[in-house]
This record gives sequence, structure tokens and C-alpha cells, in this order.
Amino acid sequence: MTILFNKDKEFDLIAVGRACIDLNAVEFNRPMEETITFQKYVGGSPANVAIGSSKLGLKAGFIGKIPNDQHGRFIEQYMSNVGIDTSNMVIDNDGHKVGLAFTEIKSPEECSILMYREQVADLYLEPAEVDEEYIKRTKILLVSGTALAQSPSREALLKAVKLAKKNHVKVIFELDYRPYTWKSKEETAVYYTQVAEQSDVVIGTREEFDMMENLDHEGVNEKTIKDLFEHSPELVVIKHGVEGSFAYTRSGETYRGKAYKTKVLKTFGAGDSYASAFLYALVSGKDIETALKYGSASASIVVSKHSSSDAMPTVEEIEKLIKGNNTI
Ligand SMILES: Nc1ncnc2c1ncn2[C@@H]1O[C@H](COP(=O)(O)OP(=O)(O)O)[C@@H](O)[C@H]1O
Ligand SMILES: O=C(O)C[C@@H](O)[C@H](O)C(=O)COP(=O)(O)O
Repeated sequence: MTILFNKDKEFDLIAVGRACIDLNAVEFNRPMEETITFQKYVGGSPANVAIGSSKLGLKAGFIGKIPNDQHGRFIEQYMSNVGIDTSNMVIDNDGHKVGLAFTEIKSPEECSILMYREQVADLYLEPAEVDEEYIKRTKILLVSGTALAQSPSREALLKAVKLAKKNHVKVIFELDYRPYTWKSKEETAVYYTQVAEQSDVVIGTREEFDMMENLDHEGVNEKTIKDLFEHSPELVVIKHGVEGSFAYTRSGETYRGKAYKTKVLKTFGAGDSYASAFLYALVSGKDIETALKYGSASASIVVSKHSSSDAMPTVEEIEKLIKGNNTI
């Protein structure tokens, strides 16, 4: 089964949300307390997905707010250099800062992220800075759940979703739950549910869907999809880490994507690389089963490398891995 996109739109994907900086431990296999050197990359989940999609050949754009400083300019230049349209990236002139994600790589299985997200520019995107004329030009609007954590970015995102629906743009909601900035589980569940119910495709890990459902135990996929299919979604993707992922369609099909064996360096970056290749495949007209393979293969490549954004693979690398059929 394939998902139909509006072919008349000029952009394949416009992502909305944060474009930040990842500082990844250079001396890995040790705790952050003992890490002296960090390498800088562009980061932020929706920026990573835009970068991954652009590297795969999609025409991508970005809506988000970046600081008016060296970090903001670094992000804009990097994204522009990989082919992303940055015309709707807004410069913050109120002194807000870039979000930083320090990553700790203790072992391939034990990684953590320490985020500095106080007063970050991305959460100050105003609804007035979201332009309908831009949104109507894309097949996909990719929205990240973290942008819902605080006003005015929350309202900017809700406006973007509304405009996408009005203009027949598919809304893809990447739950992308990060504990930072959210005030309570109840608040998270309210906004996550609101946007998920309006989206065409919802992608997240089982744990993220548990946040959306405000559960204090692991939820059941069948219950999650039953609830969502009473609203707008036509496709729901639930990821289960190294155990792979499931795609459920409103018409009742279930597909399973298996993870590919690899030499894991770190676990982060899996979700963003998965989303970019999964969406690349869907928008290129491939069926859902094939799209799951693209997502899983892309994730397996990125977890074997040092960064999330710079390590995003090419179509050739992904297809070679799929051909090898070395699944877990
Ligand atoms: N250790 C691993 N080795 C190979 N592939 C992996 C590994 N961990 C995750 N993946 C792939 O990445 C996908 C997304 O990973 P997951 O951990 O569920 O998402 P997130 O990074 O958003 O938490 C999985 O469905 C799987 O295909
Ligand atoms: O999203 C962030 O702000 C941090 C990311 O840039 C970081 O690379 C990361 O956590 C990737 O996460 P994942 O792809 O969801 O595993």
C-alpha cells in the first residue's frame, strides 16, 4: 500500500520546530564527567530530518527560529549547504540562545543526552512568523512534538498544522518527546493528543505514545491505533528500538520493519534518520513495507556513526544495506 501525496507541490517536505546544536563526546565509552572534547554538529530532531531528507534528494524547507549569533549562522549555513531552503528560518533579535544537546556515549547501549534548553530561540517562534504561502507549497509538513512544549512556539505549530490541513498538505507528526521544557505529563498528553488527532501520519516510539496517552505502564499498539483511527490519521508508525517497528494503516494492514545489524557506536540519531528515509520512500511512491526498510536501514547506518545530522546516508548506502538483508 502507498500513501498519496499532492504532486503539484514544489517542496517535498517542510519541517517546523527546532534547529539546534549537538555537542557529541569525542572520547566515547566514558561518562560525561570524564569527557573533555565535544564535536559540534547541527542538531534538533526536525532539523535532522530535513537534513536527512535533503541528502536523499528531497526538496526540503524549514520553519524555525535561530539566534542572531555565531551559532545561529552556523546552523543556517550548514542547512543551506545541504540544499535546504532556509528562507523561512527567522532570526531572533531578543537575545534568545541556541539549544545545546551534549551527548554522552558511555557504551553502545548506554547513551544519554544532556540538553540546555532555557530561553532557547526555537521556542520563541511566533504564530505571525508562520507563512501560509510557504506551507501551501509542500507535500509534507513535518511537525515535532517538542515545539508544543511552550508558547509562543506551541501556537505557531498549531497554526502551521491548521494551515497545512486547509491547503491539502499532509501533516506528519514526529512525537519527538523530550522531557525538558514540559511542565507536566498531563500537559504533554493534552497537546500531543490534539496534534496527533489532526495529523495524517503519526510516528513515535512506544514510550512516546505512552506519554501521549498519559500511561504509567507500557501501552498496547492496537489500542493506540484504534483511538487514532477515529480521527485524521491514515498511518501510524510505532517504533520499538532494536526490535524494529510497526506501521498500521487505517484500512487495517499491519507491516513490520526489522532493524539491520550494525556495529553500534551510539543509540541517538536513530529516530531522525529513520523518519527522513521513511518519508523519502513514502513520498517517492514506494509502498509502506519498503518505506519501513528504508527507515530501518538509514537508522542502522546513523547509529554506527558519530553524529546524527552529518552522518545521514545516501540512497545508495541505504539500498545496499537493504539488499544485504542482514536483519536482526
Ligand atoms: N541498536 C540498533 N541497531 C540497529 N538499528 C537500530 C538500533 N536501535 C534502533 N535502530 C533502528 O532505529 C529505529 C528507531 O529506533 P528507536 O530507538 O525506536 O527510535 P528513537 O531513536 O526515536 O528512540 C528502529 O526501529 C530500528 O530500525
Ligand atoms: O533533537 C535534539 O535536539 C537532539 C538531536 O539532535 C540528537 O542528535 C538526538 O537526540 C537524536 O535523537 P533521535 O534521532 O530521536 O534518536
